[in-house]
Amino acid sequence: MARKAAIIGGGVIGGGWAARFLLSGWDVAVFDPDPEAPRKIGEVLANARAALPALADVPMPAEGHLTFAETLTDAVQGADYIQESVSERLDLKHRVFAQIQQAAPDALLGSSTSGFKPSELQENSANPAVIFVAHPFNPVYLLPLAEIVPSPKNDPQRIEEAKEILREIGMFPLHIRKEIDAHIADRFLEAVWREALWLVKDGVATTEEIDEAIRMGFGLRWGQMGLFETYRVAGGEAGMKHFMAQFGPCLSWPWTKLMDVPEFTDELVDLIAGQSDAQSGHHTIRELERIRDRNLIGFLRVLKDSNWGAGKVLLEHDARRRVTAPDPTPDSAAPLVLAHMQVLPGWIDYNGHMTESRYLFASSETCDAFLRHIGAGMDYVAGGFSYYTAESHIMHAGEAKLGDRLTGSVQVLAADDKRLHLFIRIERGETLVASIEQMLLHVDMAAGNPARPGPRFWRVCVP
Ligand SMILES: NC(=O)C1=CN([C@@H]2O[C@H](COP(=O)(O)OP(=O)(O)OC[C@H]3O[C@@H](n4cnc5c(N)ncnc54)[C@H](O)[C@@H]3O)[C@@H](O)[C@H]2O)C=CC1
Ligand SMILES: C[N+](C)(C)CC(=O)CC(=O)[O-]
Repeated sequence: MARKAAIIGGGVIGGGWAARFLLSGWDVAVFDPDPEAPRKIGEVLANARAALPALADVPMPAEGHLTFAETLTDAVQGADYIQESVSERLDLKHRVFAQIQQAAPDALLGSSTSGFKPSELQENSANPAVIFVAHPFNPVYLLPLAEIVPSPKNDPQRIEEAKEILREIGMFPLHIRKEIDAHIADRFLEAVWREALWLVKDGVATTEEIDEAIRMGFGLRWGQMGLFETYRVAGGEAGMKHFMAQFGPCLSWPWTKLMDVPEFTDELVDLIAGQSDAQSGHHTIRELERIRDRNLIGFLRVLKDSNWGAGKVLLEHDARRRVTAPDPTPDSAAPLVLAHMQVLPGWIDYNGHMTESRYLFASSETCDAFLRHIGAGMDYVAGGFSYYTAESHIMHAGEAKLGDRLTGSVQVLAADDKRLHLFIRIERGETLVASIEQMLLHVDMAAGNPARPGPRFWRVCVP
């Protein structure tokens, strides 16, 4: 049975949480008194459905069931996890927590608060041990970070439980060791925001020029290396010490005047909102969200290819979700069903069906599963031996459409002391989508030559 998440407050952030939980297979109950909340969440969910699966290389779980609860009590009843995302007002959050804990006193209760400390959230609570900060980043359904901030009143075991749930839905829970206003990331965001307000107020730059300054340069660097690793590289061969010696002194130069906060007047708001309208008003917010999502998917896929930063989290999440087929009986004459895949958005071409390179990908996933099955997985490769593909013949027997679930099965046609001759079927249910005949050579990787495999392979390879 699917687990249940309750989302209290279904605005920008609550909608993102709802989408992430739903697409991770959880049932979700949302409570938000705004009559527009179901429409808004529907639109966020549509964007999320087009985006999140494009990061996965393994089948997505079946989507959970979404309900809009009439009351907060109905929403939290039986919830395994509750995420509060109401407006950023402490009195409101306190009221909401009191209501939640009347109905579900022991449930894990994460707050999306951007700035309040957990000890502030826990004030006067019936059970402070389960209330903590789980601060996400917009769009919650794509960005993995959730800052997890406990206070000394939290039960550490429950916090670990919450972190595990967030990992399960593909997030990266960053445990903040000491509570502080605005946690870690928002302190940076606020510092940059403060500088930007000054620059616009003083007529130094427009909103568009500031965005260009970020997105054409350091913003690209930050997304993959952060601050310290970027500056370590900028220090040249002498690294961080040299970087600090060279640029440390500039901290006491006049730049620091910008630490003051500009007065937040109507005039400043109109100036910034007017420039922002001129810059981006020709797009709707939903269009901008879709542009943002497509760009983020591109970045994240590149990071995934290099197992770096947020891409590493995606790979680990795939590994956690990879469907491991039950070990088939080795002496059965039937094809071994070894791989389970799903046609994901990035697999679709301009004809609206699975693109040809993905047929080979599906075959390759199946072949890799077979090699793991006979003991030639990554440990074996690390020992310097592997199978290389010498020839593939693909027959495209049928179309596969977005979301189709495919299986890959293998029959060994022949095997000798260096070769493996395989017949791979990619099927949707009983329907053949493709068949691939492959010849693999066993290779001594250091020598770069075909070589005899060890005797343990003959368990499965003898036809
Ligand atoms: N917008 C952002 O970029 C981010 C916001 N956050 C945090 O997430 C929380 C929510 O922010 P947003 O989603 O941006 O605000 P929002 O204004 O889009 O949504 C807040 C929602 O809470 C609902 N609400 C108000 N009172 C309620 C109640 N008693 N019960 C249930 N729902 C209620 C409102 O109807 C509204 O739909 C805040 O704590 C904010 O600091 C965190 C990360 C990023
Ligand atoms: C502006 N903000 C403080 C609400 C931003 C956040 O909390 C995180 C984000 O997604 O930028």
